[in-house]
Amino acid sequence: MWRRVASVSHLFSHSKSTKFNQQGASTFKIWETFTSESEIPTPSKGSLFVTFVLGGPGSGKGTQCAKIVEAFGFTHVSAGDLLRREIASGSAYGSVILSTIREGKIVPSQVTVELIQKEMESSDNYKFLIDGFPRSEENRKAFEKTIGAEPDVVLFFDCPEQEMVKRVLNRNQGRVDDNIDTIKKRLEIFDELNWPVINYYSQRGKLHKINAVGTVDEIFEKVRPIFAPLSK
Ligand SMILES: Nc1ncnc2c1ncn2[C@@H]1O[C@H](COP(=O)(O)OP(=O)(O)O)[C@@H](O)[C@H]1O
Ligand SMILES: O=c1ccn([C@@H]2O[C@H](COP(=O)(O)OP(=O)(O)O)[C@@H](O)[C@H]2O)c(=O)[nH]1
Ligand SMILES: [Mg+2]
Repeated sequence: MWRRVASVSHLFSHSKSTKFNQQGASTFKIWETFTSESEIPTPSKGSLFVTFVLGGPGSGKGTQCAKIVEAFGFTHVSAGDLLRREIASGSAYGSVILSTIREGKIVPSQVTVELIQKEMESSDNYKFLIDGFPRSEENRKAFEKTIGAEPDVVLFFDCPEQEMVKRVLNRNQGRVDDNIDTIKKRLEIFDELNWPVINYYSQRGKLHKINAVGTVDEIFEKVRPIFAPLSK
């Protein structure tokens, strides 16, 4: 079990050498070329499987993650939720995290990666959805260095800005960053820092770009085939 080992990085480096992880990336590359499900072997249970979930604020990452969890049994690790939990817990980093989120900026990688690592270590699962991370190339490199792994799959929910702004302003979860001024800053930061990450995974053949306009169920029907080779 994950929590019984001293460090996740050990497991990641081990898992890198497993049959599944050597085949994982190419398996999903094949999916992009061929649409037949039979082309994809079912990955063996127990090998670590990491999915990064990217997209601008309000693109529907969290909403789709809940559907993926339900259908495919992933553990949902939302970087934003972990940071908000850290603020609520009264941690020493809390006030810095709060002001960073309020300004729509990105929390230092060291803080976020450590929270993600702890969350993964405390889970018995081997399938993880890392939601809203990495938000920058620096985030991406810090994850790789600390955890010692790359994602198997990267989802990118592609949504027009106008739609994202509308959704965020209607989100109604009492978040300090769901106001028009912070949203504008978040969109600027997304354009500047997240696109390089998206392009990086696109070049590596790991990116699955999903049009995020439509009903929640319509969008999930585009997500579902990506995970079809995974059993729950
Ligand atoms: N396909 C959709 N159509 C309309 N509203 C949506 C859709 N998906 C999510 N929402 C709503 O938009 C808001 C933002 O969704 P959320 O999943 O929190 O996005 P993100 O995590 O990318 O910021 C939420 O209020 C959610 O209920
Ligand atoms: O890896 C992360 C994830 C989130 N955040 C901060 O937390 C905010 C909210 O992130 P979340 O993913 O919850 O927002 P969403 O995109 O889902 O609206 C971001 O704007 C950032 O300020 C961050 O700094 N690093
Ligand atoms: Mg979210």
